[in-house]
Amino acid sequence: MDSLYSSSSAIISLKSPGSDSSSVSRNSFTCFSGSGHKVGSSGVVMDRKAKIVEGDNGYVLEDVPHFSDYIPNLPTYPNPLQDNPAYSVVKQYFVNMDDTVAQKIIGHKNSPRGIHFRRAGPRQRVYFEAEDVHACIVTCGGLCPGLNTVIREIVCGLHHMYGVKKVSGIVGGYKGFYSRNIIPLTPKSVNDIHKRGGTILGTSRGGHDKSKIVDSIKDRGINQVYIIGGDGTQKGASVIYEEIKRRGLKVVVAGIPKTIDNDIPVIDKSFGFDSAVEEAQRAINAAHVESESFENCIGVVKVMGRYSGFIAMYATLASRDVDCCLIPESPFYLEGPGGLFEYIEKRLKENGHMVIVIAEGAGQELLSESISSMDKQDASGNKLLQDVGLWISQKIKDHFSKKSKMAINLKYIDPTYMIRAIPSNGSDNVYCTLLAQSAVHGAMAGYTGFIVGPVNGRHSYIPFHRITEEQHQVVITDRMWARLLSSTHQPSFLSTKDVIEDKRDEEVQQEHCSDNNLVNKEISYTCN
Ligand SMILES: Nc1ncnc2c1ncn2[C@@H]1O[C@H](COP(=O)(O)OP(=O)(O)OP(=O)(O)O)[C@@H](O)[C@H]1O
Ligand SMILES: O=P(O)(O)OC[C@H]1O[C@](O)(CO)[C@@H](O)[C@@H]1O
Ligand SMILES: [Mg+2]
Repeated sequence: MDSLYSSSSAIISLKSPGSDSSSVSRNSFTCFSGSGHKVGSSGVVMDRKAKIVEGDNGYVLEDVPHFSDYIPNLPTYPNPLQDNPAYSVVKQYFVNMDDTVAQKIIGHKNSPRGIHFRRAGPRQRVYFEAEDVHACIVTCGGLCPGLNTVIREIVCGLHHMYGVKKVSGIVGGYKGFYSRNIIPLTPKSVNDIHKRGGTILGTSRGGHDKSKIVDSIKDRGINQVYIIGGDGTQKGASVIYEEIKRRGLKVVVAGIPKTIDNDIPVIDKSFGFDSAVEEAQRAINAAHVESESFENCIGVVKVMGRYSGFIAMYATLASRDVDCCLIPESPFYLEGPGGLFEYIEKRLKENGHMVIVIAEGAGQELLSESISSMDKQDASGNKLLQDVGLWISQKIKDHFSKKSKMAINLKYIDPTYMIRAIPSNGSDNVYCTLLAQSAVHGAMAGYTGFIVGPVNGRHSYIPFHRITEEQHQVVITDRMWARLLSSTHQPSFLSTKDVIEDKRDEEVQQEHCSDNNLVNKEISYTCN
């Protein structure tokens, strides 16, 4: 606990309200004071999405909403943690109101201080009395190791730290708000759920009906909503927050980002990711053992990663048995010089076996060339992908049986749901606890419309729009991908493909030129 909330170089204090910070208007419609809670003074500017505080030397705080932004004169209460014997030993347990966390911690002498987020943690004063709180928890989207741990720690955190007794579970995702009965959650009922995979509440895709959900929240007297889910879920949470604010309700909406794909931006890493990478090792090991045992054998492992190949990349880096890792961010091609088939042939000749790890979203453009595109979506509107693992396995088999004289063996392993359905490992459990507790502290302090997550190791409150507007992806020009390329020795595909494409473009242009010269010599092209 100490390290979570203790000060560090990445945490910087805001200038006090009404200080000389410059006030910049970006589509602004409401101004708040430097503390972010009082309407009317300069220093903080809120546009339709962002609540921005600007300070000296390029300091920017991307703040999160607070009840007092839209409900005036709310009473506050001393934080009951001040009397909690477990926490009384902690020096400076309460977070300074103005502590913020820097998004970028590498700077230069003259570089601006840049974007900051509000530091998560317990505040001296809270906006709820324990007996008035009715909290609820919902899980949406796909499964992820650690969901149950987050549920457990929200229930226990509310109960043990703030004395909150009334916590309900929403069953089956967003649609559960209006189509199912809620279930009571107590420290006793959630006591050992962290040892189980999945979510005890159930989950779903689709079914986000803003009005019905907010009606249900209001009718049930719920005033803290904890929403655990991925990018789609947090978009839905943001819509719920806006509707709650429009209706002027004193209801917190707090998001806990969940994605096994690790595709949420801004935060360091999403929970369950480490567990998933660890579990993926088991499949890769199996592929390695199989491939080593047969002549010219290729082990192919497909892992999750719709748009981001983090699981594939980290599992590959961790394993050291992988010869080729294919991810959505790095286009590849099969035939010709520098292509995958050429590399496989070379590797088999050198080593007699090889392991390929492929993320489910890799090579989708190649698949749609050879299989007519289904263009189907799931209930949330996510594109349903074709099975790249089966496709690539078939392509490799076809190539070696028809075009190459080399006889090969191929073992295809698809551990997709096995990786996702496990309980979280030890380090993810601790991480889930910190996420849950940070969310509880933020809610009790009256912050709303935020997601919680570590930024450079410090837990922070981040506005929804920062994580719903972009996607975290592997940057193939970064060092991590270079490390992978140097560990697998696979081709980078990119450069050769570019060369081929450039060549093709040149040829087309040449053809174009000569055709036109023949047909109509009056039209002049630049043919270099
Ligand atoms: N733009 C949106 N507005 C409102 N609700 C949304 C939006 N996008 C998704 N949702 C809702 O959020 C829930 C979860 O979305 P989705 O199925 O895309 O999973 P996710 O949260 O992105 O998690 P995963 O990482 O498993 O994909 C669904 O109930 C869906 O209806
Ligand atoms: O089969 P489901 O449950 O829709 O989930 C599959 C999707 O979930 C994810 O793991 C994201 O949670 C994606 O990688 C994957 O495409
Ligand atoms: Mg998603």
